[in-house]
Amino acid sequence: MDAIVVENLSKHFRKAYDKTLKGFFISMAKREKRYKEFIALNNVSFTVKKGESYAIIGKNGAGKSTLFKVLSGIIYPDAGKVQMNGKVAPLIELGAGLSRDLTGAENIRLNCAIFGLNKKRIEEVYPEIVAFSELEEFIDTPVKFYSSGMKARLGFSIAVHIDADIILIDEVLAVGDKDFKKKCYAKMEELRGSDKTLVIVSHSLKPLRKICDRALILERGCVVDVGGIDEMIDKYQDEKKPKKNQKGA
Ligand SMILES: Nc1ncnc2c1ncn2[C@@H]1O[C@H](COP(=O)(O)OP(=O)(O)OP(=O)(O)O)[C@@H](O)[C@H]1O
Repeated sequence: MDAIVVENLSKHFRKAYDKTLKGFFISMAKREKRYKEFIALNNVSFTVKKGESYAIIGKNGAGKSTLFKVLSGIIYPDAGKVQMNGKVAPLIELGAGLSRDLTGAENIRLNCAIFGLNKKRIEEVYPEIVAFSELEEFIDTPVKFYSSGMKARLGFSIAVHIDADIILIDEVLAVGDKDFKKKCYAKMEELRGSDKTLVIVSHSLKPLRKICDRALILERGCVVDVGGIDEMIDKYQDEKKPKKNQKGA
């Protein structure tokens, strides 16, 4: 069964040439367009099977975060179809989904409730979330006083404990400390063997080899290839290597 089905997805943005007031009046006077159309996702199609761990890899600006935002319903595509078969826990921006003025404890309970967990289930997972995040000391502190690493800890712990069917993780571990990252990677490896579906965006390719089954390479908004994780990482790394000058070689 497919957990995620994406068909012919496209998304464009408008990029302003000149955002200054002066630029605005000049382009008005010249009757010029003040923006150019930019295609962030171009006819993207792929499927992720239930229980699969799937990586999206690509250079900066390839469209990975835009794709995740569409998958989690934060932004709408211009064209195409997205089918998410199950409850989705998106961990796509540091601090997103956390209320700054609420404490860590309040945020855990609020997120669990929003996600549809009942009171009994919340009380069951609450200590697991706190223990995994290792934030016991700061759990009654408002999140606005958390460091980025602490927000990543809380966000990750909530996402993997709230009984989601599909977990989307976008590079949020980049800010975590080494030990916590290791622990998160181990947790994701554990999820690989479960019926949860994991989709992860990361520039740290080494851990992906252990965590993921398959990968999709995205380049300038287009799907370049989809295949087994090792094959795709090798291919991506090969393409990133500077090509030797053929002349005189
Ligand atoms: N709201 C927006 N308005 C205009 N352009 C945008 C917007 N969001 C993203 N873009 C552009 O779309 C392109 C893809 O961005 P995206 O953040 O999806 O890339 P990415 O692959 O996640 O990059 P990175 O690895 O650096 O995080 C970029 O050129 C970006 O500037």
